[in-house]
This record gives sequence, structure tokens and C-alpha cells, in this order.
Amino acid sequence: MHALNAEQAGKIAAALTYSTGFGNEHTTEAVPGALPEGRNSPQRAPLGLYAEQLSGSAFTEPRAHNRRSWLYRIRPSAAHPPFRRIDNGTLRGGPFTETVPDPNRLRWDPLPEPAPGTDWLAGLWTLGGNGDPAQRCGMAVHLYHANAPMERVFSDADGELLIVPEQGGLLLRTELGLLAVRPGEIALIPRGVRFRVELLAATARGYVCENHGAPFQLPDLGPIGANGLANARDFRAPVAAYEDVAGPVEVVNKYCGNLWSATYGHSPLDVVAWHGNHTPYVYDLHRFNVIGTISYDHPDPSIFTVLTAPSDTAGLAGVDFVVFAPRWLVGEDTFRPPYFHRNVMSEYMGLIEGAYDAKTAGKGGFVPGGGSLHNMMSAHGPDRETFDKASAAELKPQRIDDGLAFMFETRWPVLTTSQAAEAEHLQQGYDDIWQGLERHFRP
Ligand SMILES: O=C(O)Cc1cc(O)ccc1O
Ligand SMILES: [Fe+2]
Repeated sequence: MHALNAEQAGKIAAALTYSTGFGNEHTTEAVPGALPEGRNSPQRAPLGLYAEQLSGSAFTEPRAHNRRSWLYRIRPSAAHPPFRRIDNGTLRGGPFTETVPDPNRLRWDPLPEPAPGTDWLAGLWTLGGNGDPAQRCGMAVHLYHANAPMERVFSDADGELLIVPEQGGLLLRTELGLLAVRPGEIALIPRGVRFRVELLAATARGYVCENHGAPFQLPDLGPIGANGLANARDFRAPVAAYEDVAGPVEVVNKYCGNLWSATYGHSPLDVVAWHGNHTPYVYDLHRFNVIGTISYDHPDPSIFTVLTAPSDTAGLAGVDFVVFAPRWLVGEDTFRPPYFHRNVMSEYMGLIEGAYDAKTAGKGGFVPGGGSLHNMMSAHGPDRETFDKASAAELKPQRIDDGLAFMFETRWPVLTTSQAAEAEHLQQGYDDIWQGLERHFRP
């Protein structure tokens, strides 16, 4: 297996085609006639392929939540040698017990430069998380910084991976086909789907939300109506593309928090045709239909939810993915930036580009590639500079278009790993941004 360099990967990425629609029943074949007609598992699948079902939900889950795809492949996935444990590197899995839960507000600078030859998998660095992959509950926050294409193939039995690039695009070669994802877009790899990451630039940096619970879905729109927020038609799934090559190919599997590896005699990215709704996808965050107030007050950021992964309590997400996209602010007699608050939910925020309207930009601040963690009930909100400016600002219509920030918001506290709690790039003195908010009370 020879992974491509950035220029070669870029050419492939530029020519990709997709099948559109969130949760659709896609059908696709890389070779005409590879997809059986009218049944999933004929006595002999077409073209000598093996039929295989990949389930992302229990067989018996309600139809609206049922996820599965049928894959028609050169060899069945079952034909593989034993997996053996390998070192986890800087990847960690729940339950997160390395540190004592910390009520403090935390903020990190971007990850340091990786050593030469760091592929996307080796570049993953776990900040923290909650729940337990063995209970299929909770989530983990990872960051990555990579400078080499993957030669190996990876799959995550522990959950789906929501990838948020911040620097450098990625070419994702998955079992179901190829996807390109660039900063400003997101990609999702479903639980268990095998994939390889090649880089569209010399280095790649970004964030990953690993969701152990029920898969991300589009949020209900309620009174918003039939359209808005992230529109289903803007999600793109791959079309079938396969590798018919002999091994050895290393396949790494994340299983209940640990990495396991097996060397296959062939590429497992050998699916010639597939149909179903358990698919990877990409979405361009610039397509997000931002809704906000046209009268007064600052709406809660749930209005910016792109995807939500429900837990077993209605309205209480295992994790929400929320984006702060370019928009107009027109609220009258309104403190327009995010308000001061304490939230029962836990908020990890990252910045894809530019600045965020509640925080001062620049070195030592909230910067692209960095991140902040405001855990359950921790008091936070605008820093002093933002508060002073916004309290005095003339309230004419204002366009916010100098940044793209996001939040992974989860119902459970995010417990940090030791490497995150002790990192050199953990900012010291973060609390100081709220110093100097003086008493203005005039009884
Ligand atoms: O803390 C943050 O910056 C995220 C956030 C944004 C907002 O507009 C309202 C509440 C909130 O938690
Ligand atoms: Fe917040």
C-alpha cells in the first residue's frame, strides 16, 4: 500500500463526486452490475463479490433511528488474522479516571508540532471525555496534528468520529468511498467503518469528537419549520470506490479504549458497491442556515446546533455539535455577545479560523487550533475586554464574519487526561481574563 503525497491526494480530492442527503438510502456501484437488484443477499452476489451487512444500530431499533449498510466486497471482513494490542500513543479512551474532576475553566494553545512521519492516527491526542465506550455512552475530545499520510487503515469500534479540520485538508479513503474534507467543513466516519487518511497539505491539524452513544442526527426544527439550520440535502456521502491490492496492510482497530493491530493480506477498502444509510459524510459549515434574534436578547446557542447525538433522556444530548458561523447581529437594547452563564452541560470549544465574539483574539487568547473547556456549572462568558466593548457599543446592525468557532456540548463533565492537565500548551492564568470586571452597582 502506497499512500499518496499531498499533491497527488489533492488531484484525487478535486475530482470527487458525491451522493447527497443526510440519512438517505444511498445506492452506488463502482462497477456496473455489482449491486444486487431487489434483494440484499442473493445466493451468489454479483461479480463474485461477498455480501456483508454493517450495522450501526440494533436490528430492532425504530425505523427512524435504524442505520445499516449492505456492502459488496472482494473479500469478507471476517477473513482476517488475530488483532494484537499495540501502544495507544497519545490516544486515550474512557472511562476517564486519570485525573480528579476539575471545576476550573481551562484553555489550551494549539498542539505542538508533531515529530516527522506522524500520520493522522499517531497524531491523535486525547484531551478528555466522559462515559465509557464499553457502555456505548459518552464522548471523547481529541485533537490531531499530523504531517504524513497514513499507510495503515483505521477503524473505531468505540463510536463515530466527527472530524473538524482546522489546518490542512484530509482525503478520507473509507470502505464506502472517498471524501475530501477541508477547514470549514466537517466529516463523519461512522462506528466501525475502516478508513485511511491522506493529507491535502504538508501538515494537518484539527479536532475530533468521538461519540460513543447514539449517532449524530439532525436536530428537530420545532417552530422553525421544515427548513433551516443544517439542511439535509447539503450532506454528502461518498460513492463506491475500491482497492483491489494485495497486502501486507496494517489494520488498526480502536476497541474499548485501546488500539489493536492486525496485518491483512489485502486492503479492507475493497467494497465495490453498497447501499444503505450507515455512511460517512461531509458537510460544509458555510452552508449552515444561521437563525438568530431579529428583536432582542441573545438566543441560547442551541439555535446553532448542526448535529445532535441524543442520550436516553429527551432534550439532553450525549453531545451536540454547535457552530458559530458568520451572521448578522441586530438585537436592540441587547448585550450581543454570549452572556455570562453557568451551564449544567459541559462545553468544549474550538476555533477553526479567525476570532470568537466572546473572547479576545491573539496570542495567549482563544486562538485557532486551541480550545477551551468550561465544564458543568463553571462560570464563564465574555472576557473583560469583550464585556466593556459590547456594553458601550452602538447597536447598529453588525456582521460577525471574522471567525468560525464550534462547541462540543455534552451532558456529562469532560474529564481531562493527564497529558491535557499537565500539557505545556495548557494556558496558565486563564482565570485572569475575567479579572477587572469591576463593581458598577449604583443603588
Ligand atoms: O460559552 C460560550 O461561549 C458558548 C456559548 C455561546 C452563547 O452564545 C451562549 C451560551 C454559550 O455557552
Ligand atoms: Fe458557555
